Amino acid sequence: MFPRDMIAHLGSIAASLMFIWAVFQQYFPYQFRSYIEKYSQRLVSFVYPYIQITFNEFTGERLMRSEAYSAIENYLSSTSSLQAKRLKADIVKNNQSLVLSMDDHEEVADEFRGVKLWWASGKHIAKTQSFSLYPVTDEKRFYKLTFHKRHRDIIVGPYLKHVLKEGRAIKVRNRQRKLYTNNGSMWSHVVFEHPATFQTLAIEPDKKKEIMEDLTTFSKAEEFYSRIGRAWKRGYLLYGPPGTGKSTMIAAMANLLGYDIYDLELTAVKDNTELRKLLIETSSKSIIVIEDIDCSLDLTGQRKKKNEKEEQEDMKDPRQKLTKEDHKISQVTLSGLLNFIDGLWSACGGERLIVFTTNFVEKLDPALIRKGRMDKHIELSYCGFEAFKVLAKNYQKLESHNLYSRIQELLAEARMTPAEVAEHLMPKTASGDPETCLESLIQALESAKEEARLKAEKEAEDKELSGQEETTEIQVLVDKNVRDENSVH
Ligand SMILES: Nc1ncnc2c1ncn2[C@@H]1O[C@H](COP(=O)(O)OP(=O)(O)OP(=O)(O)O)[C@@H](O)[C@H]1O
Repeated sequence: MFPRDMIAHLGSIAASLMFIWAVFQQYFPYQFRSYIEKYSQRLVSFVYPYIQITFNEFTGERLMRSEAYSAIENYLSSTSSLQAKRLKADIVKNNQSLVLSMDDHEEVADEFRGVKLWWASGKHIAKTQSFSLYPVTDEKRFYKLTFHKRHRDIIVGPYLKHVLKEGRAIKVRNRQRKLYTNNGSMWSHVVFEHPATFQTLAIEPDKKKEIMEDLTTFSKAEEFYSRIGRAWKRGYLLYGPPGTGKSTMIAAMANLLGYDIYDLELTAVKDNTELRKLLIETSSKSIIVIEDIDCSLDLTGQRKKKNEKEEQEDMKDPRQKLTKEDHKISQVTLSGLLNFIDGLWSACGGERLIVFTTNFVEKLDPALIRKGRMDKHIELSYCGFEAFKVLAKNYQKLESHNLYSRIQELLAEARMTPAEVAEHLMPKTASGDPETCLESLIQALESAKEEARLKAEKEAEDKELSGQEETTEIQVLVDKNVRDENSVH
């Protein structure tokens, strides 16, 4: 048959079918029609061995965007970019990366534990009822999953769980992360774009490895925490002198795990109720940070006494009362803070890290930092040789130098924070000669060493002097006692 005849033939078949369908719709009663449709579907499903699941973009009465749909969209992004012919592109992470997803009416195949299945994207278009010169169309997108019915258990169970988990993880990796700060009981945020990583962090390699392993183990331990019946959270206490990298480490932690940061300013929190409200509003996959915890809260309970005393003073002088009311004082207590760490709501819906930093660990109440609350205590200290090598590599791209041995000797004797060392390694000119920087560091280390020597000498002198004074005082007392005894006899 000629192609032209064939097309004509097909056309007449289609026309006859449409005619039959029109007659069927018009003359058959509604109940009879639905009866036929029902049984024809059963017949098709009996003959057709595949199962289809549809995931609509919007669900519920309020038509919220379905979490499953967006997880599937993310999950399919890599498969789609390899298989689909028509793709949609979206920009994420502050215009820095591109995410591809398949366009409407595309199909891609996937495989799970040897089972093959297919994902198709589609959309329903419905015209809105309201009259308008520019009719608005309502597009409802969906994904349709097709698989053989003998694989029902594996697909409905483990496969879909895997898709949702992977999809959510991709979403977390692609999202723009945020740095939240509280102004009173309200969080406000900016985009978090700190470049610190564990690679650029100058600490001893073993310590670095241990912390990174601890963090990644925690982030993957959802099942473990639920099995042992503990909230999925972990407390870190970072302590050490100023400029040793406590804040930098928090940024590196957030970058490693892809978490948001909630920088909690305790002094701006009015009371325990406000603290609880702030915490409930934090999201999963976040680090809640309280910097300089010793300065944020009077952990010895003296605050209450101080406030009472202040109130009495206010009564005496009403002018002072005005200024005190203007400047609100936080009433967050140690027990409030412990509730914050242990409370049921501290781990609502997902993982959280709680990080405290302090320059004076000895000032903290042991109850606050006991294991189980602050699970890991990390000391960040003065710059050692290994930490220096990381800084030299970061700042000057140096792997080694003949001045290194001198620097190693000096670092063992002089105390200098990584922040100070970094300052010397910072290129001062565009050409940035590394040798000049290293020499400047050596000079600074020599001065620091000399200062430390003089200080130690002075301390020893003072000690000796106070020792001598003590001996003289004791001698005077002994002489006096002897005199007294003699006078009695
Ligand atoms: N261990 C480190 N590794 C890399 N850079 C560091 C390190 N320590 C300090 N720095 C550098 O010094 C600067 C100050 O460090 P950072 O603010 O992290 O110190 P800190 O211990 O939090 O200080 P503070 O107690 O005063 O808040 C940072 O900008 C960082 O570049």
